[in-house]
Amino acid sequence: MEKIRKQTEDAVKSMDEIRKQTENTVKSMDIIRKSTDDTITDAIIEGIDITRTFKMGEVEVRALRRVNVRIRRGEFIAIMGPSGSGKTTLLNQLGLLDTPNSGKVIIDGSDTSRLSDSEKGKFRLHNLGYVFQDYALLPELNAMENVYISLMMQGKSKTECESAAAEILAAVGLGDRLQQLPSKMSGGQQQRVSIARALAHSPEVLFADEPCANLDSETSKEVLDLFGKFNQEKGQTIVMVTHEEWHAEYADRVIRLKDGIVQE
Ligand SMILES: Nc1ncnc2c1ncn2[C@@H]1O[C@H](COP(=O)(O)OP(=O)(O)OP(=O)(O)O)[C@@H](O)[C@H]1O
Repeated sequence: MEKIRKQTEDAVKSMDEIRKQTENTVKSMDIIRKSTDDTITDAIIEGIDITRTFKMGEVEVRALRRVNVRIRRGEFIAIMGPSGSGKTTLLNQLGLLDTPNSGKVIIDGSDTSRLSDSEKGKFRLHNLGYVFQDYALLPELNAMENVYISLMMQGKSKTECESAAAEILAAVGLGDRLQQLPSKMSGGQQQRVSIARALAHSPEVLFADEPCANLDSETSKEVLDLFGKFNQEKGQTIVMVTHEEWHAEYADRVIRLKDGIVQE
């Protein structure tokens, strides 16, 4: 009888042990699942093994060499590096303005390498925004019309275009300059119109290639303050190429390139 009681006690102990181990395994699996969920939902852009080579006659320029980058939703990223290191080439791949020789770009879970050229065009129009160093405004259109026209191309109604354009121009501090032509504006004001145009449709990601290259440091600060405001207040994801170290202070993280390879 005593022996049976002991065996039963041992069996219960082993079952307790098994139950404990099972609980621990379930906990570990929960942790793994959670971190997998985080990595999947967190990344807005992933560049996987991106290689971009340009041919100049007989010469091959390897602008990007198997670059891997991952940008989280709401991050403000600065892409930095010496001249010719591949900054613009990387921005153009991530922003779907160019196609890599190999590798792919995933945006918000969509593998963009599967899109046709026209699908890519639509994706850019609806989901992405761009700011360039030369502003790229239409000179014959005023501030309001420059923003309005890009919203119109997205198929929005006249009323929607008008109210969204006025609202975003006010948000960049140009509410009193809606009718002004680019030629009558300072460089900083023109760049603010181009930022308004890029952000009017609330893009998933704003790409900016040397947005302050033609601006003095005070005006550059105003433009960067604006980026900081949209990033912090609206959670706008921003990917910006710059060669100025002080610009990178606005960013959460720097992707540093050298000879087409990510350094850090
Ligand atoms: N369309 C092109 N045709 C040929 N070569 C190109 C082309 N675009 C870029 N390259 C070359 O690829 C390399 C990377 O260029 P990229 O413009 O990306 O560098 P960057 O870091 O942005 O330079 P910078 O700071 O001077 O603007 C350079 O050697 C450049 O000459």
